Amino acid sequence: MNPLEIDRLSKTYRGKRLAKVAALSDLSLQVGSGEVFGFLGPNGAGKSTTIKSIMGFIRPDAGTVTLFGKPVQDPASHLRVGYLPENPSFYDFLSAREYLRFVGRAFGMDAGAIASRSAQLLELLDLAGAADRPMRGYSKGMVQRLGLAQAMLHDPDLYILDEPMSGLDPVGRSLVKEIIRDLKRRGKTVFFSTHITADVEVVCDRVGIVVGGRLRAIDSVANILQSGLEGYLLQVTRGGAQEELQVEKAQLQQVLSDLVAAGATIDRIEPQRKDMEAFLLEILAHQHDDRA
Ligand SMILES: Nc1ncnc2c1ncn2[C@@H]1O[C@H](COP(=O)(O)OP(=O)(O)OP(=O)(O)O)[C@@H](O)[C@H]1O
Repeated sequence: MNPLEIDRLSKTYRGKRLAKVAALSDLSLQVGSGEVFGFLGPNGAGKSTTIKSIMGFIRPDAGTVTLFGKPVQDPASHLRVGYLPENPSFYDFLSAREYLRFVGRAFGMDAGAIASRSAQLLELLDLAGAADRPMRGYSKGMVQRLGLAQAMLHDPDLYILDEPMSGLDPVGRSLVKEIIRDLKRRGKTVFFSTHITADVEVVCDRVGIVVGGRLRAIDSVANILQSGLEGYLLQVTRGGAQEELQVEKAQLQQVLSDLVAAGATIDRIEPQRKDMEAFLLEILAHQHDDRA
């Protein structure tokens, strides 16, 4: 049973003067147990609408979402889910510790478990020093980190994170990436939305690319990066001098054996590949071609 299954989801909003905005069209995907899945797309692609449908906050026009086999309309389907909203905002007269106590109670945790788990997460997310101050004095990054702490509090099996790295400085971003990697090591499943391609490259097993409410590509990150391999840059020493050679993908074996036969030393072989950003930009360019 997959932690998350989205089947043929469609959603249309009414925009200005009741004009229809097709936010999602026939979107399907599954996320397997223990997977880190990146939901990548530009602004307005439909990422938050998908996440709100997963959380049961909006009702799609068509399609279904199930969490661990249960439809999202069933409140019990969310018990094993940790959710981080886009731009979290909390009761700002509470302190972080008080807020976590409130969240823990909502999940039915006992007081001892809430206290020890809160202390551990406040430390992990670098909030221990501010834990007993009202949240109204928190920076954007602190609120975002508290958002992740509240999502982790009840140790859920599935994480639904809407732009978890947003509003964070480089230290915060790297902390959140490390936390996601650690969740994976512990067998948890993570689904997160982003428009930052580099974040997908470094933490995700698979990626789904959404543009204009449609899923345009879905594949493992390794496959995408491998298929983007264009050639190699070789650094060699020949006749006492170092030089760089550009080699096509199919020629590598031949060039290497010729170089070795000629007595050259191979100092470095660097794969040259299109990255995730190039892959996304190609999809976006095709999307514009389709519209033209
Ligand atoms: N409540 C709403 N009423 C009308 N249109 C909406 C509403 N919410 C979203 N939309 C539109 O639906 C489309 C998808 O929006 P959505 O917020 O899901 O995209 P997103 O990928 O999360 O974008 P971003 O990265 O900017 O947060 C956009 O065209 C958006 O303007």
